[in-house]
Amino acid sequence: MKINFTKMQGLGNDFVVIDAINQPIQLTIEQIRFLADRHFGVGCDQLLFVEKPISANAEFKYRIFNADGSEVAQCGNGARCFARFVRDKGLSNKDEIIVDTDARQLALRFDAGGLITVDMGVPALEPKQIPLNVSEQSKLYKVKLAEGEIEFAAVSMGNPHVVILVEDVVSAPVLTIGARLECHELFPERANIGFMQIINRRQIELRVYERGAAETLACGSGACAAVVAGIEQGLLDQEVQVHLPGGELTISWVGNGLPVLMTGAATTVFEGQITL
Ligand SMILES: N[C@H](CCC[C@H](N)C(=O)O)C(=O)O
Repeated sequence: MKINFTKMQGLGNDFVVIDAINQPIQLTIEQIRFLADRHFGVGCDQLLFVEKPISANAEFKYRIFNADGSEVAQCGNGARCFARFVRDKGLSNKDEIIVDTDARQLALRFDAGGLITVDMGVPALEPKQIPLNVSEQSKLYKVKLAEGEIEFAAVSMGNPHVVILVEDVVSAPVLTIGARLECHELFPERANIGFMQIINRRQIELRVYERGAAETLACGSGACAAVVAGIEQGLLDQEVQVHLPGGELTISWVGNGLPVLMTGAATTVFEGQITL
């Protein structure tokens, strides 16, 4: 089977994007892992599928698969690449695109300067919505690991995020603690693990060990979760510049019950075809 795909990236978080409307396909977990493999396949952090919508008011459905083959319900950097893809492929000519995902609807908007703003929906903080195996909701939780006790916040953006405050993201134990917490029993659906360094009330540095993909150069939903956690703890203002290893995002959230907005770039790298 020959598959046409587009390789894209948002702040170095990279994607294989497939138009599954004009090229209907079903891939096995093994085929997804092969496509994502950086040595034997194309290589990406996530695969994005463009499908027909479920809801009457949406233009598309957006499906996301991590490099390990797991299907998930949210991907912020991917959402911006999705918008760029459907616009460039002539699948949509709207300035605002509504897409269904497994978790929620997203609104994708093209900004004047070529950036894309995504309404990422309302963050969820209740343990059962994360999901997080604790009895009481709290702004901060504690977990004992071999490396010591870790204090963290937990936020869902439609996918589960842990946010750990660190003095310095460069020396933070991202690969060890990230890997340990990703699959910890506290998180029945695993979790994305963010390490946040606060520069000031309007700027943070962030590194994310992603569920199903290990550390990526950027995580859009992770940036949203980190800003929500920082605002909840009274440490950040409503609009924050998030500095990730792969680039910058602007995240804004005005408070409970309201959506998080994320603005950033999305770039097409190359078109390709692969035979499975
Ligand atoms: N690893 C994430 C999916 C991709 C999220 C990330 N690439 C983003 O930009 O939000 C998860 O399993 O929930």
